[in-house]
Amino acid sequence: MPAVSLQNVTKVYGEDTVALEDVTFDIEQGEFVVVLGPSGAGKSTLLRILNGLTNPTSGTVEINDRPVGNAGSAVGMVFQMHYLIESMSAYRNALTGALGRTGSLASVLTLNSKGDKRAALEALDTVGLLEEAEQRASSMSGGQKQRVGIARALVQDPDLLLADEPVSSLDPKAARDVMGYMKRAAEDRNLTTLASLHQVNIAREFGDRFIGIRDGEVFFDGDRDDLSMEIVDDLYYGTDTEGELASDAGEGQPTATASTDGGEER
Ligand SMILES: Nc1ncnc2c1ncn2[C@@H]1O[C@H](COP(=O)(O)OP(=O)(O)OP(=O)(O)O)[C@@H](O)[C@H]1O
Repeated sequence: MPAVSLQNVTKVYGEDTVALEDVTFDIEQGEFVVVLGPSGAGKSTLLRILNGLTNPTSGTVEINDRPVGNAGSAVGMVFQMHYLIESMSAYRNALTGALGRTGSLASVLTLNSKGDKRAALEALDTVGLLEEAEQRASSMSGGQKQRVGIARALVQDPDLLLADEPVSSLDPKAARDVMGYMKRAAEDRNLTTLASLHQVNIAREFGDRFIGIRDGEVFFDGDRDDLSMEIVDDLYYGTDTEGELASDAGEGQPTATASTDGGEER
């Protein structure tokens, strides 16, 4: 059975904004999938559907054979902005990943089980921050904060790890660092991972499989060898449809943009 299965998923916002249209794919256990596509293609919507924040208008989404949102299937999330509690240590922040199990912030601060505490330390070790466990988040670099964000997601012991543009706000070196730790964490734990990225060169370096979304549809699904620069140009610049911006193709990498800030269902 696949770890993740989407069948004919369509998402329409409001009357007629089709964010995803008839999206179908499976992800096997332990696959590290990168989602690529231009701004507004539907990447964030796809991730929001996978973590249960948004319901598809039609179609089915299953994680380990269970509908998304069903008790028992945990989805860990790494955000573009890390959303750490700045005044707390890396360790305390990682421990908040256990919230889903313990129920309240108070219990995280006082009553965590030994298992949760061990999980937080192990997760910090996985992202190379065990020595910094007691350091306040506010005094950490952007890359370190993002690694704490990954540790926090790992503490959830998720069936699926989702990362929504996790390195968009980092410089290329820090971005590679963070992606390296995320990849290693996924490999160590055989954790199925789906990350949306804007930086194609970084995506190529770390992804095992690439799903390109354009205009809400799956435009490409394949491995590194299949992901030619021509396909990347078509994906971002649409050379094979309307032809707009076709002459710009190849002049540079698509760059990071802020996520579409849809207020609904967040
Ligand atoms: N909450 C919402 N309400 C209405 N329309 C929305 C909402 N969220 C997204 N959309 C629309 O759905 C489409 C897909 O948006 P989405 O944010 O999923 O794209 P994206 O590929 O993640 O873009 P970006 O790379 O800029 O974050 C866009 O047309 C967007 O305007």
